[in-house]
Amino acid sequence: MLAQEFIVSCPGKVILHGEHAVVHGKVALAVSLNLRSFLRLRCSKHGKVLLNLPNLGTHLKWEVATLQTLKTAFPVDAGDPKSPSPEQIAALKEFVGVVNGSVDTENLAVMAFLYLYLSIGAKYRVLPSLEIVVWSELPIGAGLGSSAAYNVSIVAALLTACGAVGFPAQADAESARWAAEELHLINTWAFRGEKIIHGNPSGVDNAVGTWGGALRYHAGKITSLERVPELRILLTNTKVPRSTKLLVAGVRDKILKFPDILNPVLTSIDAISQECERLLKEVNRNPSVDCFSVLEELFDINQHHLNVLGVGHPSLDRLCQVTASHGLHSKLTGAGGGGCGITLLRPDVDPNVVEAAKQELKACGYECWETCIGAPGISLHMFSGLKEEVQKVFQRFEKAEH
Ligand SMILES: Nc1ncnc2c1ncn2[C@@H]1O[C@H](COP(=O)(O)OP(=O)(O)O)[C@@H](O)[C@H]1O
Ligand SMILES: C[C@@](O)(CCOP(=O)(O)O)CC(=O)O
Ligand SMILES: [Mg+2]
Repeated sequence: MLAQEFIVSCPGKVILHGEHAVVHGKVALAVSLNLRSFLRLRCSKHGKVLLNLPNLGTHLKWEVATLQTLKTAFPVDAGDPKSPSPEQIAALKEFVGVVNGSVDTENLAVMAFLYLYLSIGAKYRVLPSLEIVVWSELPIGAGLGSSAAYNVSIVAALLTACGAVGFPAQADAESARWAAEELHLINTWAFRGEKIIHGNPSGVDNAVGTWGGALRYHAGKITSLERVPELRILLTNTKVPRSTKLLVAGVRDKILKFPDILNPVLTSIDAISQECERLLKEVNRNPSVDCFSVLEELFDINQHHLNVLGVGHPSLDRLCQVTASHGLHSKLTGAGGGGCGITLLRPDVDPNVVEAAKQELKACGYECWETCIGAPGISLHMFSGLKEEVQKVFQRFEKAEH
């Protein structure tokens, strides 16, 4: 055990183009958000594991010895499994009390945590006694990659606690990042955690959470996009709940049912991502190029494609109609089925237009905010470097059991 107490944070993400198609090997373009998940880890000597998830109102405690009863599913000599095995998932479901049917929000989060704690523990031969609090500014289950931010944070914290990655030297007083090969290890484990929550993730969300910035993701290959030019985005949360796992499974079923109809749609989404990437590069080279009309058209076309894939929702149709009535163009982001949409804002857009659109969206019961994109990926923080709101969340857990 190296560090005794530390805080990590991980950004959420917005997918500009390529959600769902990326699960089927197509290109996605994604950027990190200025909304983050925060995790505090404290090592202790009380022989227990405490997991506090204030966003869900979940507060759990296990004896390490009780968790060790799962060791048949998580043997220490298992090597480096690439995926949670069916036996591990069955053991975790039984442990958290899922009998049949789908796993709810809380159990998914608990199973992902236990999977990572036990697998990393088996690999590095240590099951530490610790207290973990994870709190997020991101809406949970709304398409902004909260599951990836959760998994990346847990992995970075556990790998640091057991010494598998170093304690990053403080680049400045407030935050620090791990070395590239350590980030690679964090991303690899986080992808496995995403498999518990998403079923069949592409890996784009955990890649953005790990590295931050703007990324092109294609079949596991991650390329950093050059600085994304002047891209202003309005984010709108319809607040309609949905599950990424079910939506991803629904798209897979549809593709299997109508391969000749849906595969061309995936190919077209791929072409949209590539055209968008080309335009962004062009604007980077020559900022006077006006690419916004085409970017807007690409949003419209992709939104139609996502409806064809079956991941639209009346709330998202409404969002698109409202913004279109103000001359703005939107699409869903993430898994769809509700959750969030993004609206492209031209650099020269009239602020009154944006304000009017926001008011009308709010009148629909939606929440919206303008975002900054390209935030740093997983980072380590000093408590004093955190903003007050986040400090307060952690202070609520000061008197946790010892
Ligand atoms: N801060 C958090 N606390 C607890 N669970 C979380 C947190 N963030 C994400 N999760 C888990 O991630 C799931 C949501 O993931 P998902 O359906 O992929 O949506 P998204 O990633 O778009 O938010 C939740 O059901 C929960 O299990
Ligand atoms: C639909 C998908 O492309 C993105 C899902 O993002 P989110 O969980 O809805 O934030 C799935 C994936 O890439 O794993
Ligand atoms: Mg997710």
